Amino acid sequence: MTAHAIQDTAVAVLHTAALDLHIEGVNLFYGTNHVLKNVNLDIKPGEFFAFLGPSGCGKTTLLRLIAGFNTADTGRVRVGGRDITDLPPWKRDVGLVFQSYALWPHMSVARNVAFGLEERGVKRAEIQRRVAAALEIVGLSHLAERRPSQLSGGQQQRVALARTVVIEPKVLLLDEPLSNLDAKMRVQVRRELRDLQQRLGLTTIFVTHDQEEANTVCDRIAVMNDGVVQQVGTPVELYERPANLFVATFLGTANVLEGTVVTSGEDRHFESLGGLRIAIARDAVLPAEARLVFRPQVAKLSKDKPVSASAFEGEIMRREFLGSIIRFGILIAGQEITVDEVFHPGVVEPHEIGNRVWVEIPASSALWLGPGSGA
Ligand SMILES: Nc1ncnc2c1ncn2[C@@H]1O[C@H](COP(=O)(O)OP(=O)(O)OP(=O)(O)O)[C@@H](O)[C@H]1O
Repeated sequence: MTAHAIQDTAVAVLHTAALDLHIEGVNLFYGTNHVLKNVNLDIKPGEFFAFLGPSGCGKTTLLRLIAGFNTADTGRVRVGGRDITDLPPWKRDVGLVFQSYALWPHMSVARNVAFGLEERGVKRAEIQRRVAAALEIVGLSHLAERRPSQLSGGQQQRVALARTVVIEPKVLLLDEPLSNLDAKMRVQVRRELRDLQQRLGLTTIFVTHDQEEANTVCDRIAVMNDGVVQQVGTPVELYERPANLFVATFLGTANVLEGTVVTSGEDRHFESLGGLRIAIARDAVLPAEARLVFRPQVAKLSKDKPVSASAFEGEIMRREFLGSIIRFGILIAGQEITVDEVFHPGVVEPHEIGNRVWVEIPASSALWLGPGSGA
């Protein structure tokens, strides 16, 4: 049998379900601090969903609220049509994997995984069957007798996961599960997580402040800031059509030019505060006070002046080698514009710090956001 076939047999031992999860009108205060502000989310059955946002935006508070460790001042939480708002944590059938893993140091891996089942009074033979299956799923059967201190960080993380899935939760909640791992391990473990989630088919919520992690692992993301869900979408939707400036700048790098849309006779253009004039289509529906937002890869860099009327001369202030791309910071009309160029190995890169260059800003690939579109 292949490794995947063995794991599929193990998955069949654990009873998992794919349920929808709804959060409706949730507000939560810590004293006078309004931490969650009218949160509404519809998470689909079997979806891998992320809460993404900067430190302190309320991600963990919302996750713990679903688990039953926090109480909302208003609002409801429903899983598979069942209202769990008023249930204590142990009656919710929700599995929470903590950032710290919280493994018992004096117990073997197998005992750590069995612990929750023993607490629930599950019969011995059933415990053995389910622990064996859970360890098989996370690929740790051969380390069942080790202590947590004898495992790598990635292995400890897998024990924490096995310990949670063994109780057959209806929803899996992961609180920054990769933050204790080094960069290389994080990439490997996040792939394993995605694979495991797909096999189990469990509705899963992943809390992270790392957009790359959310983008690579999750089906959809709720971007949060200051207790407010800013936007919900797939990684590509959020990147291509951010609802506001916060989402545009939190997911990837974005250049933002503030300015005004000017129409005079046949001519219509955007004039930035720094004085850059960019031609725009006459029929484009835009607010008078606008923000032009564009990604570093849509701007074009050249040594010589291009024919485009939306090209501007500036000086290279910054040059960062990022592997597949080189990222330039170019000072134009008092503002640094970020431009990415693909790095071609073996080809001499023509642009150096201090050089004068031209940057073409294609208005057709830019996003337009209104003045009240978030900080
Ligand atoms: N037990 C508590 N009592 C009072 N305030 C709290 C408590 N827990 C969290 N907070 C506050 O609530 C806000 C949200 O915290 P939360 O931990 O949910 O943020 P987070 O987005 O998960 O941040 P991080 O990524 O740093 O974990 C913060 O301002 C935090 O200081």
